[in-house]
Amino acid sequence: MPETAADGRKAAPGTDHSPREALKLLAQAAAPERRGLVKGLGWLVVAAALEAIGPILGKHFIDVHVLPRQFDLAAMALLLGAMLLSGWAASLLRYAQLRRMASVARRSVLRLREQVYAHVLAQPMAFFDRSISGQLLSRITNDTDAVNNLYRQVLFVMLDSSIVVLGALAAMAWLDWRLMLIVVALVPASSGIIWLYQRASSEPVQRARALRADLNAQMAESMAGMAMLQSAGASQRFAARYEAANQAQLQARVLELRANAWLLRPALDLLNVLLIVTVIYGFGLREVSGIEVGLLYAFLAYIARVVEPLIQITMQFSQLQQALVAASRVRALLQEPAEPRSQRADLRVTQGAIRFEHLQFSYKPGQPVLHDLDLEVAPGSFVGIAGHTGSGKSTLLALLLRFYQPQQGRILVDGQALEQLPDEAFHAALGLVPQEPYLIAGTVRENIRMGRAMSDDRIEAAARDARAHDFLMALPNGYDSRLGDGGLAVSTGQKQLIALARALAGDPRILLLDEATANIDSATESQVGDALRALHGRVTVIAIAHRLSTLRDADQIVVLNHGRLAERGTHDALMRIDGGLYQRLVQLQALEE
Ligand SMILES: Nc1ncnc2c1ncn2[C@@H]1O[C@H](COP(=O)(O)OP(=O)(O)OP(=O)(O)O)[C@@H](O)[C@H]1O
Repeated sequence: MPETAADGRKAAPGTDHSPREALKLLAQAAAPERRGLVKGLGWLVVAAALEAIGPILGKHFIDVHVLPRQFDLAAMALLLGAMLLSGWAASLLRYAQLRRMASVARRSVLRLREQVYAHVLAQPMAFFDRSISGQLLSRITNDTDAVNNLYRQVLFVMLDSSIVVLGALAAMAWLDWRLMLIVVALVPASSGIIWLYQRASSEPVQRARALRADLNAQMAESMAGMAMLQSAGASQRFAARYEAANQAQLQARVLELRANAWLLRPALDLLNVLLIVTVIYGFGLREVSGIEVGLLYAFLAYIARVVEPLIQITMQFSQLQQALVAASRVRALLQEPAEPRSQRADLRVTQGAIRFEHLQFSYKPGQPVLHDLDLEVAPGSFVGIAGHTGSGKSTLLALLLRFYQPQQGRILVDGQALEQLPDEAFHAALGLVPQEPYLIAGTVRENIRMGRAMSDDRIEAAARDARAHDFLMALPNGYDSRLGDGGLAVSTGQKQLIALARALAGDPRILLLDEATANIDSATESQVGDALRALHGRVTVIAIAHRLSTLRDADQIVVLNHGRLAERGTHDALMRIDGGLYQRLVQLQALEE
């Protein structure tokens, strides 16, 4: 079988930055609110029509009453009143609709962010191997924020402005279509201006954006590696590097704003003047008798209604492009295939028997990490895994945890294919104490419970089993002490005991320990050993340990060497293999100690 990516599935689709992708994302996120949007758009059209009526009424006022000196007060008051009313009504209507659209956008982005986060959580581990966590974070927070911008741009600026322009053009056509055509003919000049502006501003815009991402990445990197950074005395160097990037970003922003101020605004104002001059000139060409000041007034009023929205659209152009790119990135992320869910809801783990059959796995094609591995683990037994660094021990657990799919061979649990177990049954059956225990910001109790439905008694029993109870009771607030970010700091060994309690609280059939005793003292280690012995016969335990004393009681110890099964047997049996790998590992450790 040809080797593919580590998860055995096709690589992620390339990021397609086409605006179509971005618009699809918008449509998708706003789909539940389609009715509200359509209604809003309908009312925006009405508002534009009301707004377009104003200059027509004004024209009537001038041409029928003011110029011929026909001072019919009642009719004039009616006209003025209608002008004011239509203006007010248009403004109120637009305001209400834009507010409606803003809340549609807010809700859509909220939904989108939840969807993206849930989708990321459902990704196979191979996805996280090839993703940079800072970038992922930025997809979920910054890019979805940018999508909010996109809604604003598309809904408010583009749609609203286009509706206003169309309304003004329609009114002009109704008044005099030839003059309207003159105006329309000049509108492409604005495209030229946009083009010029883009050329001048796109480089600084891109640079500012890249530098901002760089600033975020620098920040995340230094937070994660703070201990290293301070111990290496690199704080000042990092601060200087950050300052340099910050300054460069500011300069790029200034350039962008300058292009805006020096090029875009004056050019659009010039266009405005050009339009007015052309229309006045167009009046001269008309074969009409008498002065039509009202018509001229109406046209000038409409030109403002055409040019202003165009200015709005162009001013937002660079932001629009950024938002489009962000949205298409979010969409690409959403298109990453999620971990497939099993359809076999009937499967359960009852015994905890495990069989690895001809297991072959590589993270990268052509670099196998596990070779044709066969192993049988009896239910309720204790299996230790030993081997030098990089021999594939954690990888074996990762496959059992379904983080990755083997390229060849299979894993059976109680005779059932591992990948076919439904998620709930799989998670209920497996407990893991990872190499680097992870605490959530919350109380000890919450850390052990991890959102599962279980009583306080159960939590305490699990903590006792994990030999964590005594030190937890010694904390200022016992089980209610806060841990994690902003809470109490506990040692790595104590974290491991909490992680063990967390795993045991779920009452698993299979317990996986990845260097769970690496950071605890010998006294506690022997207590944890007692805890593991107590599980014997009930829970299948697979433990990776560099500290081989942890494995002394194991029913069998599996020694891996460069991803191959090198030796297998009890501690005593393995110690009897003269010059054997396990024997050497034990001797080396004895020497170290
Ligand atoms: N996520 C990954 N992506 C690519 N290669 C990986 C990944 N994780 C591990 N490897 C590689 O696979 C090999 C086996 O690593 P693994 O972590 O399974 O070894 P280990 O025996 O658990 O080592 P240690 O005792 O140091 O924890 C190593 O060569 C390692 O570089």
